Parts: sequence; C-alpha cells; structure tokens
Amino acid sequence: MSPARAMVQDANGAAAAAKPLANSSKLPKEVSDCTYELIESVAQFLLDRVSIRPKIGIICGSGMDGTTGCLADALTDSTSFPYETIPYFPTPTVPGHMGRLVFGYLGDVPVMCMQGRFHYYEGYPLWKCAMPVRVMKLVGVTHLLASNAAGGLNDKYRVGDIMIIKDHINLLGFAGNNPLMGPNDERFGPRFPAINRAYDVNVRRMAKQVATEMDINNITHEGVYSVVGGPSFETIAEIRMLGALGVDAVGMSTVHEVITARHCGMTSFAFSLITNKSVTDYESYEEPNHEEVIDMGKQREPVLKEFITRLVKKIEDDRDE
Ligand SMILES: O=P(O)(O)O[C@H]1O[C@H](CO)[C@@H](O)[C@H]1O
Ligand code: HPA
Repeated sequence: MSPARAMVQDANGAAAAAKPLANSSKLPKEVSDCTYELIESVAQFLLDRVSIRPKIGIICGSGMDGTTGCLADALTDSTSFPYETIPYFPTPTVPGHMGRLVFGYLGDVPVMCMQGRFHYYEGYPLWKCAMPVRVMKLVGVTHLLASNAAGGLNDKYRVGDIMIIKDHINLLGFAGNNPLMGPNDERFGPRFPAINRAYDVNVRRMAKQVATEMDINNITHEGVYSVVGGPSFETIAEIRMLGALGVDAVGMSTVHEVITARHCGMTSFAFSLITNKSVTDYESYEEPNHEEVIDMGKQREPVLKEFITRLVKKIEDDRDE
C-alpha cells in the first residue's frame, strides 16, 4: 500500500502531494489507551509537516465544511491532512463532513480548521469524538471556535439566523455520558473542571461587535444550545420539553468539544446556524431532514465565512494588545 500523503495547495489553490506520511496507526480502543503521550505524538506528527503555528482552532459544522467556497477553502498557504492520514484520528461518516484538517491563514491569521467533526451517533465514544480538540491544544491552540447546524426552538429565530451560544444543557451528560469520563490526566486538566463560564464572555462580545459591523444584528441572537444524542431528530414532546427547559436551539454536537477544550484551559466560543425550525405542533406535516440542514449551511456560507474571518482577526488583535 502506498504511504498516506498530506495535500498542499499552491498559491493558485491547486492541490499537490506533500512529503509522504507514515501510515496511520489504529485508533485507541479505550480512553485509557489515549494517553497524553499519544496525543502529543499526533500533535508532533502535524508540527513536523507544517511551518505555521496556529493559536486558533476552528471546527466547521454541517453544511459549512464540505463544499467549494467553504471556510477551509478560503485559507491561504494551506496544508491539508485527510483524517485517514493522521495517526489515531477517527474518520467522519456523515454527509456534509469532509474529513480534513487544514492549516493555513484566514486573512492574515494562522489557524487550523477541522473540516468535519465526530458525533456520538456515529458510534464513537465522546472522548474519541473530542480527541482532535486535545490535538489542537498540544499543537499550541489557545482558542477554539466551533460552529454547528441546529434546530431553532426560540419563536424569534428564523431559518438562516445565527445564534451565539452563551450556555448549554448537556443532555448526554445528564444521562451519564461525558467526554471526560475515564482516567484523568492532570496534564490536560483537573478531574472536576468548572464549566459554567464555558462560552467566553469576551469573545462573545467581539462576535456581537462583528455582527454590528456586518449589519447582521437582525439575524444574530445569543442563546442556550442543547445537545441530544441523535441521529433521530426530536419528537414533538421532546422539543416541548426542551423549550420548557429554556433551550433556544438543539443539535447533536459541540458540547463534548467545548467541555474538552475548557478542561485543558482553552478559551471557547461556539455558534449555531439555525437550519430548521423545530416542529412543536402535532398537526404539522413538516419533518426536519439533513438535506435542508446542508442546504442552509451552503446558502449562509459567505456570511458565516466573513463572520468567522472578522472574529478571528479581532481575537488575534486582542491578544496583541
Ligand atoms: O452539529 P453539526 O455537526 O453541525 O450537525 C448537525 O446536523 C446534523 C443533523 O442534520 C447533526 O449532526 C447535527 O448535530
Ligand atoms: N435537531 C437536532 N440536530 C439538528 C437539528 C435539529 O432540529 N438541525 C440541525 N441539527
């Protein structure tokens, strides 16, 4: 079998094979096998093959990560690693999640970007879904920016709106499932991390400034996200329950990534693109579906790209002050 290769894009965006990579090794089976040293070796593998040192890591949600014109395609001087070429990395199974880790410059800011994430319903345990966040940390990333597609419960939200996440309800955690379950390595973080300030207030303030500058305040909100296990969408009774709990938008991702990021001291920020309205009426014939989720992601791609590009610049400027 030929060795796995990273793809490098030249100035015209043409893909070229970079130097050969070692064959990917098998994924750890147990959380106890996914040691600090193993994550360190994955980070080193990447650092050996890219020259830029990103401090901002981006995770692209459904519909925002797979098509031409998507955020990762906007990166310049990029080096891209298909997930299957990275040792110990999981591979995504969901349509709309491309499966590449891309290093490059967004504007003039060095970033690393996950084009495709991992969800619990794909069959991976949550610690494995969130493992790339720890890789980001050991690559040197200090800020995680995650996007997702979500169903809108809040009556004020319209399809195509953006919700800056101010807090979450971790329903998977309520059911005894958390990415930090299993042995804890203090080199990542404490056994019992605080999570009440998970969505950084300063970055949220910057995001609201960006919305004002882009004149998209009318479609931008701040609200509470809840994660469900999926892959089935919610019943009407479940949506009504979530609404009663104060949830503004519901999805099947992000929370495990943010918990993992906070555990290892990263600053985190996340937002939802409202891709569908949650159905609350027993008389309704509407049914959510993944195709509309991806379509809305594609439609909003230019706005989201600009939103993230401006936010990344603000974070970088803030760091320099
Ligand atoms: O959260 P992201 O990955 O954006 O994807 C969302 O879209 C999919 C459902 O259409 C689910 O995976 C849900 O979590
Ligand atoms: N529910 C759960 N996850 C989702 C939805 C939804 O309505 N839309 C996009 N991801």
